[in-house]
Amino acid sequence: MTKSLKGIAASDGIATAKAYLLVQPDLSFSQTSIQDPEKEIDRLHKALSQSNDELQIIRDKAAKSLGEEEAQVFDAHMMILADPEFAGAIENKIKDDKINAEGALKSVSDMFIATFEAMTDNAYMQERAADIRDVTKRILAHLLGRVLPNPALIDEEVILVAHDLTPSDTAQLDKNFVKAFVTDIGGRTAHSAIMARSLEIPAIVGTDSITTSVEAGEMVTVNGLTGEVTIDPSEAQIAQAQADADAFAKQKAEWQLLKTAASVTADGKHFDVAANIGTPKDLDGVLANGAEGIGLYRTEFLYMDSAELPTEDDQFEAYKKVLETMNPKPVVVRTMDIGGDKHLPYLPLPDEQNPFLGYRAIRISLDRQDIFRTQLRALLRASAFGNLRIMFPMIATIQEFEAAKKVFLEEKDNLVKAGVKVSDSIQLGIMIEIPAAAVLADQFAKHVDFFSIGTNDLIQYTMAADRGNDRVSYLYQPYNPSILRLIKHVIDSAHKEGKWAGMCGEAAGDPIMVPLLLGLGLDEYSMSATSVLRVRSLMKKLSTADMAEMAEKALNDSISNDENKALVEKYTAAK
Ligand SMILES: C=C(OP(=O)(O)O)C(=O)O
Ligand SMILES: [Mg+2]
Repeated sequence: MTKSLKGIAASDGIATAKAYLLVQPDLSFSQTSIQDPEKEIDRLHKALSQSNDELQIIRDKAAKSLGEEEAQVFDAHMMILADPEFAGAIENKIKDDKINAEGALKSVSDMFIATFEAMTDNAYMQERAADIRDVTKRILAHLLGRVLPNPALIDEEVILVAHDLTPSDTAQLDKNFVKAFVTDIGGRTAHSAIMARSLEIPAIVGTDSITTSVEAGEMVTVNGLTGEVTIDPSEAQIAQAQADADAFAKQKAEWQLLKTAASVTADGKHFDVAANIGTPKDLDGVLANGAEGIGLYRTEFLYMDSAELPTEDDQFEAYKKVLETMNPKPVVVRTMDIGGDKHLPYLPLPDEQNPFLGYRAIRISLDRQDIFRTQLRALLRASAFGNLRIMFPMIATIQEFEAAKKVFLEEKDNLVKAGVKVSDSIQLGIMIEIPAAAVLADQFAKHVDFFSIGTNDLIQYTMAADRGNDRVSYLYQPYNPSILRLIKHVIDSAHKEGKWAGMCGEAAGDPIMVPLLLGLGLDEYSMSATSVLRVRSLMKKLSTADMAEMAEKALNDSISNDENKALVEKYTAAK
């Protein structure tokens, strides 16, 4: 029977296909005493061999779609399966303690994980703990006769349905098969939603109950423009979805005509419309959409895509590729922003009550200077190949910026002394995403070369509303006068010191926010590459004088997010 659900529209586009449920099965079990150890050992070997067969398929697929290097993590998993010490220890546990294979597996794997995690001075061995955890899950699923879902094994067109998707799940999606995804939880600015937009996969998040509303294999229609999901749609609904998809494609074709145009308002003012990227692979989308630079390169994905800390040379190659491709257009590279919802399996972080308020981004970089210096050296070496700007994430105090700058200058000095060619005109800026930095922007502006406002975090910290939590998404209010006043203060403070202010949070590509930002005088707008042409088309229709008048009202007369949304709609209605 046809059912409808409404969620948060997270990535544009419309698709209809069968549901693929990416839902983790229940892997709970009881440890029981057994009489016949040989029978349990047989079960164990069968599960080991099934796991190996499955990993072989996943590995081959990963090598094809993601590359040989990414596939190597699965080699590590297969090596654990083949390790006689691991299997032998489980066999002995079964024999000695007379317990079932599940219990023995868990106890041996817990022991290995604890041993590896305790090797705090050996990052390589610490990484193995994550591998053992993964492999154990797979063996356990086979012992229990459960199927672990695996997006890498999808070989037909599907709508992926999940409770939530991590950024690394999203990175692995093959857009030839995954036509859209829908999740129970999440927000528009969570990283999986941001990545969906750069991959151009329609997405709806925060439906609350998609995983319990749809059966595997049922047809689903997803409208990423409106946030509507239809389960088991009628023929007429499928036809309507197709018509909507055609209209959207036509609209995109019109925007495409602006690909080589500059971003100019109706009164002839030019603004930079740039793109956000996560990896050099995203450059295709940047070029296809005619962005005027990269306003945010989220380098943490380089770390997340790798099975271990990327070397200086690996990083140098990635940065050089981006800088050379974009040259002479500017590229703002943000140093590693790990923590919050972005994890590295090989860099175990302490469990924290509030990871978004915890050990992350520049806080890790200043603490783990070995990692930070490697990244800065790679960036400095790459600076000779293009127009590099470096930006530090999650800066809360001027002291943090000065400490980061000092490390940068030391590494620069070392390289220059060693005869390495580095650019002398690298601008150093900061993300403004913590309210403390926004409030103190007038002081910060004396120290930095530029600001880039990270509204994704700035809104969540100002409103105290988790950006990924749909229960509080009503408080996630980009147009709230409190947010607009902070943004205005940041822009004015930059201009007073002759610096520039940009925005790389998702609000920079939001059609309601852009008119307000034009009115506030923001210089640079950086967004998912897929939003660039829409924003360019919008700017063409607006005059900065009108928008300044409107922004004045939004800052001083309106008292709510909704009032400001209505105000922008009124001012831009005829456009
Ligand atoms: C651009 C931002 O950074 P991220 O989304 O990576 O946290 C932001 O916070 O707005
Ligand atoms: Mg941020």
